[in-house]
Amino acid sequence: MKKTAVIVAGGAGMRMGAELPKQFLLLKNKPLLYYTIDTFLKAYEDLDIILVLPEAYTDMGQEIIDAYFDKDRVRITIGGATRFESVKYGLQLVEGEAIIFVHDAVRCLVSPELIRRCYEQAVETGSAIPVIAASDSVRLLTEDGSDALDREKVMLVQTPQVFHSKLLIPAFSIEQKGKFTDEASVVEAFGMKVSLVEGEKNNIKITHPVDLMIATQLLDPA
Ligand SMILES: Nc1ccn([C@@H]2O[C@H](COP(=O)(O)OP(=O)(O)OP(=O)(O)O)[C@@H](O)[C@H]2O)c(=O)n1
Ligand SMILES: C[C@](O)(CO)[C@H](O)COP(=O)(O)O
Repeated sequence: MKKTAVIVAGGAGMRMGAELPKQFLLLKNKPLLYYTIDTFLKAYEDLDIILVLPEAYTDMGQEIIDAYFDKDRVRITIGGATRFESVKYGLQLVEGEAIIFVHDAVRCLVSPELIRRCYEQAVETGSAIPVIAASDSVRLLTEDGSDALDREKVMLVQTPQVFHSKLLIPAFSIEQKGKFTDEASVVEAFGMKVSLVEGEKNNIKITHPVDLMIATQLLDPA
């Protein structure tokens, strides 16, 4: 089955508080985005990438592609004001039937094993959403305080979120109500079920400055 990864790198990185959007920050002398693209291209030789970038940073993105990758395998498009819009614009470039991986550019430690595990399950069931168990206790905020939740019943959600195009493309015709924080919730709001797959603890999302320090260590523990 054709494989297309929509790698969303259209955000501003406000929580990181750096001058550049965090996807362009350096990790071991290479932009964070480099690692994400490299892992996807190596996971499958027949996979192509749609890279979604902020309008002001398409040249910077193109320079990374030109410097490191086969430019025939990576197409660039411009993102929107929200992650949902950025994914939607990326999906507009998907051609024909495919298994589509939607991945946060800033989860740059994703492994080829996770990409392949998600692909295999999506071929079988139509979708694959990687999740990991919570290791902290979890509470739900209520009007008058908070309630403890059974953490065995809570999972933390990662990307790549992987779907058959027949499921994902129609789901993204839905009107954005409130905030969709991931693709699984868009597909569910459209009335479809999703299936979960084991994620990876190292597949962290670089969100705050401390995450960059953790990623540096994980990349090269020496
Ligand atoms: N309008 C947006 C917002 C986010 N993203 C992407 O979605 C991923 C996860 O989002 P997040 O970590 O929230 O990134 P930012 O929106 O950049 O960060 P912040 O919320 O701190 O501004 C990132 O790869 C980000 O570039 C995107 O493509 N388009
Ligand atoms: C898609 C995601 O990474 C799953 O955990 C997450 O929801 C993205 O959230 P963000 O607020 O856009 O960082």
